[in-house]
Amino acid sequence: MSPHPEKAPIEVVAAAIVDDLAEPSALLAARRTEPPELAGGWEFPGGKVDPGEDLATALHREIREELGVTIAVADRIDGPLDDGRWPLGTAYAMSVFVATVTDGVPAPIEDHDELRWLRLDDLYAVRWLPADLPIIDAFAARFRA
Ligand SMILES: Nc1nc2c([nH]c(=O)n2[C@H]2C[C@H](O)[C@@H](COP(=O)(O)OP(=O)(O)OP(=O)(O)O)O2)c(=O)[nH]1
Repeated sequence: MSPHPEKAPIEVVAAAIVDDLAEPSALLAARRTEPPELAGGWEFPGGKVDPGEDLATALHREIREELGVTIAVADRIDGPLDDGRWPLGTAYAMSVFVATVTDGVPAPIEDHDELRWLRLDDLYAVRWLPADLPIIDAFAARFRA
């Protein structure tokens, strides 16, 4: 065994919520309130996967807690790590799924102080967390064509 085995990253799951799965015209961005070094940055709503929890369960739970809505989850936006995850620095790895709201109206209930629907031709209008920019690039390449 290596004397310095790499620590497994903390698993995060998030939703790229679009207005319409078949013909998306807007993406929901959320502005973080914490911690201070990330506050004010925009992100995909979501959060850490609890021990023993599967990704889908974690995603539905986080979106219900944070935005107060139910979602239908579609496919993943593939990143460069195992299982299509995206690196968030070295400590976290995030799975991002395209989703849409099936019940309720999203509100910034927990962890965010503002939500914004970004039109697909205006995806860079907010200051995304730095690790999210390549994900937005992949999202844009897929949906703006
Ligand atoms: N949810 C989310 N987290 C992101 C994104 N981009 C990014 O760098 N992160 C970082 C911020 C955090 O350090 C980490 C995710 O943790 P989190 O704070 O959202 O998780 P959580 O809701 O379970 O938080 P907590 O209960 O532990 O406070 O990933 C993103 O688009 N969405």
